[in-house]
Amino acid sequence: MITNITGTITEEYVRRVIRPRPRDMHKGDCGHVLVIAGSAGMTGAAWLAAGACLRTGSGLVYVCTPKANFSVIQTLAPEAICIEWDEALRLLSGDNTNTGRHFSGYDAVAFGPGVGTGMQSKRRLKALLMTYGGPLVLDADGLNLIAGDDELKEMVRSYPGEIVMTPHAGEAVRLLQIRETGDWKETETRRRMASYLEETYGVTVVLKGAGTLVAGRETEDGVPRFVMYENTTGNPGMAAAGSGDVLTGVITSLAGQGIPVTDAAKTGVWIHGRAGDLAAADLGEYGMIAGDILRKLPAALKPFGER
Ligand SMILES: NC(=O)C1=CN([C@@H]2O[C@H](COP(=O)(O)OP(=O)(O)OC[C@H]3O[C@@H](n4cnc5c(N)ncnc54)[C@H](OP(=O)(O)O)[C@@H]3O)[C@@H](O)[C@H]2O)[C@@H](O)CC1
Ligand SMILES: Nc1ncnc2c1ncn2[C@@H]1O[C@H](COP(=O)(O)OP(=O)(O)O)[C@@H](O)[C@H]1O
Ligand SMILES: [Mg+2]
Repeated sequence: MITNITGTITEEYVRRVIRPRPRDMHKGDCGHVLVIAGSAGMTGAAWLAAGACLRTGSGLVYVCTPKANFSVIQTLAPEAICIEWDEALRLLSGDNTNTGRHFSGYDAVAFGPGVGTGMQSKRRLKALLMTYGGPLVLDADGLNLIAGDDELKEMVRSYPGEIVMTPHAGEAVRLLQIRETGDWKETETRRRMASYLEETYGVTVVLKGAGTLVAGRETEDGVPRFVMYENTTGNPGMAAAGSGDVLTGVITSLAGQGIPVTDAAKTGVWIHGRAGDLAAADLGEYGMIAGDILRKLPAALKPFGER
């Protein structure tokens, strides 16, 4: 197992990935994404993830969440389209007969924030992995479901498309099925966990926390090689409920805009941390909340869109 750091994620790198938009761009060019998130009492997770997709530049954002959450999400983010699971699945399988519009499929899908770990969520995750083959971001309860189900583990390993997993240390411990002892904040331990997760699941791994790590594969001279980068943005004010749900939306949006998932993950964590730093500069590390990180995404992204 390799635990060497390939490098840090820098502003110069982000500038190479996020380019000023072509003048003739239209919303079909910048990604149609689906966010499967939220449950009764967890509307916020769906709003934060979907709102982050909108604020990162997605052309069209669908939120699949229970109907009881629709009015809150439509009030906080009326730009998003709320749908229930049956419709999301129909669109995933390419059936657009009931949409009343041309729909060519999702460019990226997120699954997990606040969905719960019951049988219904498990069935939906299995259906998603079987039906969709595009870029997929798995977070929170999506990861908890995988940790507890061997069939899901195998489905992730054999998924035909690209996957990003975004565990915090607690979720990483569950995914690796290690005993919950040890100092999960220790640098070498975190590097080992990120590397082992990448190797075990064959996905891009975002191990969140202070100095978020991104482990994945990059192709050099036609040969894929293991890489691991450490993020340089972010602050302890981000240790607040829902901060990770915002990150899920940012990475999903970037992947939906055609950025390969390891680059979407690296760029996403940098932008998310930068938005957190801007929120802390305005409000301080104690008072800032996840919604403030979401609201600072435009300012974090603005310099990269300027011609
Ligand atoms: N408003 C909404 O709708 C919101 C909805 N949300 C949704 O709620 C769901 C549950 O998500 P969650 O992350 O709160 O619960 P969970 O995975 O049990 O994590 C806690 C456990 O993990 C551990 N642990 C955590 N971080 C760690 C670290 N860095 N380093 C080390 N350990 C760490 C921690 O251990 P402890 O420190 O307590 O011993 C504890 O055992 C999820 O679907 C999410 O999307 C939330 O986003 C909130 C806002
Ligand atoms: N001390 C810290 N320094 C930098 N970033 C942090 C710190 N604590 C938390 N974060 C960031 O905040 C986010 C928390 O995500 P997560 O634990 O999934 O929260 P939630 O599930 O409540 O949304 C991650 O992106 C993590 O990197
Ligand atoms: Mg989380």
